[in-house]
Amino acid sequence: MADRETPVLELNNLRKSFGALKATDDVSLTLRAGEVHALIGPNGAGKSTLMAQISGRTLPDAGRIRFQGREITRLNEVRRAQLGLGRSFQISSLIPEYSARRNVMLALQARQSHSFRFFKPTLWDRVLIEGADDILERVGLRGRASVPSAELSHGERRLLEIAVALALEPKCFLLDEPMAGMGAEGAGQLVSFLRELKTQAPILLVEHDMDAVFALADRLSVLVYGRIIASGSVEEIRNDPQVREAYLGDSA
Ligand SMILES: Nc1ncnc2c1ncn2[C@@H]1O[C@H](COP(=O)(O)OP(=O)(O)OP(=O)(O)O)[C@@H](O)[C@H]1O
Repeated sequence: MADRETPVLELNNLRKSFGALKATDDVSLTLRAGEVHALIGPNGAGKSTLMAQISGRTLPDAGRIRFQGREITRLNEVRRAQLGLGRSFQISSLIPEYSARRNVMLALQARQSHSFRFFKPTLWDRVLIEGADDILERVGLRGRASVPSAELSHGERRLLEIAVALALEPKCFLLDEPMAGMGAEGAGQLVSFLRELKTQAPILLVEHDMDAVFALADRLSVLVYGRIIASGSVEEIRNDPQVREAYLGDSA
């Protein structure tokens, strides 16, 4: 079992090629309790491929992944999710015709069905409804609980995806571009929310919105052509000449 010193997530020398293309080239990084570790880099740098290897959607060619001190390199995606590895938000898991509340209830049910199987169905429903509404309240969607997810705005759907992830109580969140399409106000709210969320479980964040990254990240790793060219604090990364040249340019 992991203690405070053990990284929640640890990648060692991961490699993944597509033909001659090295999409992940000897990548090592850690995610520690309480932090947001942002992964940034230009289009095609290999960020999604790396996230896919962590979630279990893709298997690496070489290297090792440990989660809470346990080797998970060859486990499938479902098994990793059961261990508490939060899924990526780019794959939408929402059921469009179901209300926001029902989508969260499904996730709660998936997690709790074992412990609550002796409950009467009516009581079981109440537990699920109250649990779902509490989570919707946390993400600011309580007032939209009865709206089918297909009728929510884009920003609201992203928040609902986070609510679904929260319901699964992961031990670590893998967030793939959560700010995409959010608009300035929505992005600001999401930044505040993620700041609170990281105290519940650390976040590995792939994000192109540099304002959000600089506001949130405790550490950053910069990926270019499948390799990590720099890792460090926001300050260190912003001042790194190699990073400025390869990626940040004027936005630093
Ligand atoms: N299944 C695949 N087969 C072949 N090549 C792939 C496959 N998946 C990704 N690639 C290639 O691997 C490289 C890394 O892609 P990836 O999508 O991981 O980058 P990214 O950093 O996530 O990009 P973006 O910021 O645009 O999402 C790219 O050159 C891409 O074309």
